[in-house]
Amino acid sequence: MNANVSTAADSLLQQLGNRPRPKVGIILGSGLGGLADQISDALKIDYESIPGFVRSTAGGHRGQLIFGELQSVPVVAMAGRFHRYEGWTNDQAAFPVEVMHAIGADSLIVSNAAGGVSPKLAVGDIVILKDHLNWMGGTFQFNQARLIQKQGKESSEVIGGINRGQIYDQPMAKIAQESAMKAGFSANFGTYLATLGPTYETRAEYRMMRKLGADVVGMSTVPEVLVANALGMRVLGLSMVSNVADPDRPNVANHEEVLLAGQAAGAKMETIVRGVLRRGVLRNCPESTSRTSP
Ligand SMILES: O=P(O)(O)O[C@H]1O[C@H](CO)[C@@H](O)[C@H]1O
Ligand SMILES: Nc1nc2[nH]cnc2c(=O)[nH]1
Repeated sequence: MNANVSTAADSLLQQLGNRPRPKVGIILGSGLGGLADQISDALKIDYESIPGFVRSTAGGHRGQLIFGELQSVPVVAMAGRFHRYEGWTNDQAAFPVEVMHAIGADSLIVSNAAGGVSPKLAVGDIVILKDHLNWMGGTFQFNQARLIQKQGKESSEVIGGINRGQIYDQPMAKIAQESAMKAGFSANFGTYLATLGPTYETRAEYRMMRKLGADVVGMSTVPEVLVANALGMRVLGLSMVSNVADPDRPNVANHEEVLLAGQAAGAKMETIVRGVLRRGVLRNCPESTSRTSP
């Protein structure tokens, strides 16, 4: 384990005391921080007090790590994430995932607000990620340094090991979809295209993304899920459509609109997360051990 990760993990475990260690990490996207308030027996730790954590500077991102229980499951939630467009590297954006894993989390639920590229999508829809297109680029120190140390392999072997191709856990995705259906709304599978940001897309770019098979487009999530995958964590990705990215209907997205849409769709996101925690993540139900993508 990297020295920084163990330093941060030790610091958090000390503050946790005899509380149960978290089994599930949750990353809350723009406008989706409301779920953090549902965590019971909450212990809130500001990012600036955690060694190695950078700062959340994007609007609507609190900057707190919240420990507690949700659906009787010990969780740790990031209320506020780190984006590449804030100037952070892939490793800095994903550092909290390494720390969550180091203190016990074996599953990760990542949420984000995203533009709806597929014409079937409307504001407020939830898309359960089955795959992603990584347009962020950039390398991972995690790749070269840590995995090699950890596995003692040559870098050429390790680099391929980061993205095993099946990043998004199918059983968790199915339970997420069933939880939505039970609650009376639909949540379909889709592909997330990650851009560096912070600009939203032009009409031509939305059109191109649609042609390339993206269903939603955002500016986060991929660094976190790549590192979670490399650590063997099971990953559930949930996008909330905050704006319709319709190439033929010119309306320029803005962050305020994204935050408002997130708050409005927060109940749907909470329903899905609760359903997954209740049924799929920890009960080690047989179908939830296989790691195949939807
Ligand atoms: O991905 P999250 O953190 O939900 O935020 C999304 O919404 C913001 C744009 O309004 C960008 O930060 C984009 O990534
Ligand atoms: N790149 C990108 N990120 C978003 N996050 C929320 N909406 C959007 C969008 O339209 N484009």
